[in-house]
Amino acid sequence: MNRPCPIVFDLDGTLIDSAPDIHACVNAVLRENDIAPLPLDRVRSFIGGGVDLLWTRVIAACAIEPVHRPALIAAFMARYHDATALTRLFPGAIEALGRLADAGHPLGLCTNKPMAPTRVVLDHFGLSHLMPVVIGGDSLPQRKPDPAPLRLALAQLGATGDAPRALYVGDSEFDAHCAAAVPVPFLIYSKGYRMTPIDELPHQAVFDHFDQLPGLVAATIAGSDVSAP
Ligand SMILES: O=C(O)COP(=O)(O)O
Repeated sequence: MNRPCPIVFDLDGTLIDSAPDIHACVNAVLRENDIAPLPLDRVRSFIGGGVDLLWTRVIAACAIEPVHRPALIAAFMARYHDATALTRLFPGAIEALGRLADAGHPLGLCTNKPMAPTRVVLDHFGLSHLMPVVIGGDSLPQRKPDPAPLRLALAQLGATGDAPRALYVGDSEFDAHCAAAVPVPFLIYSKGYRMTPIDELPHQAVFDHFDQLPGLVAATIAGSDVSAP
């Protein structure tokens, strides 16, 4: 029988609904600088590419002078590094991770969120023990959609080669294009943060609730060359 394949997860918009905390941190910094706050939906649409891209988008949306960028990002990080009060796990996420781990799948995380807040969130929600491999947005010079961070996570989980025997689970354009570039099959969570319709993104399968994920993983493996030895 084949060894269960590694499965790597995205974090923001996939395992956790962190937009309310990111929104609160952005607006706290904007208010400190006498800049009008942004609505939650707007900030949510800026998430996915990491802190630098988030602030590129905030700076454009608020017509802020680029010279202020380093100070704004530093003020943001001072709040963001341990912001968990408004963040929630998506329903069923921890149970699905537990079921996949119990089935023998090595699990990992590949996020564009910097490592410091990533570690805090994983500890806060009791997920750290399930994730032996964690690659953050500042682990490498490249970030998703570049395939390098996901390739590194997969290599650390023992999945290497031109088409690693593994799956990636995420919610966004960044995740879909990253998985396609590796390449590994991509399972997309429909309730996450995404501006592009799912039909327009490369993906293997869609799920709306984490209850569906273990079955979808099994079906994807059965129907694709992920099951090859
Ligand atoms: O920090 C972000 O912008 C997004 O992080 P993610 O890769 O976990 O979605």
